[in-house]
Amino acid sequence: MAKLYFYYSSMNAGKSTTLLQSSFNYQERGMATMLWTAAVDDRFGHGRIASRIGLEAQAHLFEPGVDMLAAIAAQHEATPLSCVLVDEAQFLTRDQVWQLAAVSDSLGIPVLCYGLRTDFQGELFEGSAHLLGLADALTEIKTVCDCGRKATMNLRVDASGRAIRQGAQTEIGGNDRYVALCRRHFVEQMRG
Ligand SMILES: Nc1ncnc2c1ncn2[C@@H]1O[C@H](COP(=O)(O)OP(=O)(O)O)[C@@H](O)[C@H]1O
Ligand SMILES: Cc1cn([C@H]2C[C@H](O)[C@@H](COP(=O)(O)O)O2)c(=O)[nH]c1=O
Ligand SMILES: [Zn+2]
Repeated sequence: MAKLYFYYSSMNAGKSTTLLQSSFNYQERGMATMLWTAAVDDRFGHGRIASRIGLEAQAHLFEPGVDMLAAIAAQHEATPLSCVLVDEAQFLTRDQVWQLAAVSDSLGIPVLCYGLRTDFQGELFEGSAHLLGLADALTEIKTVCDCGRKATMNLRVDASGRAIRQGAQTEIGGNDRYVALCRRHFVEQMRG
């Protein structure tokens, strides 16, 4: 039975790297994959997934309103797919997470989603909340805080490295805007 997987972590833990490696493993065996990333996250060019260790790939773009089940079904008709891989899965809508569940249940294609669990205020993203609820398998990808503990939180910072406590949930950026921290150090920074 094909499953829906959610690999979650804080930023810079290696989600994109793991996704690209998994896709490569399928393709090496002559099996087709379909990659997706969020249209809103254009740090590496529209529709590109990039990792810190230099791997890169082109991906289809999702945004609210995109029917991912229909798009994947159409692609599967043309070229049978062995796996669907979704980066920046925190930006999926609730409907899209249900569509991806249907891709695994009705089309029989495994779906591997990679994303943040929580935002800069420690709140779940819409996509992550529904993946945590629906996925068949949940796997944490781990990275470390400066103190050596597991970094589970994402602190948003300004140009001087000071914590930003209020703002919109979506704010695209990398090391210039976010630092992955353990919960203890995240709370310290948020209290000021
Ligand atoms: N060419 C590059 N040089 C430096 N950093 C990069 C480059 N490409 C991507 N990155 C960084 O690597 C991150 C993605 O890599 P990855 O290690 O898989 O972590 P994540 O868990 O954030 O996906 C990007 O968010 C970006 O910060
Ligand atoms: C914590 C947080 C992150 N984001 C954005 C910032 C990045 O563009 C992505 C995550 O990238 P990753 O390195 O591939 O994990 O999400 C955001 O919009 N709001 C937040 O609170
Ligand atoms: Zn710490």
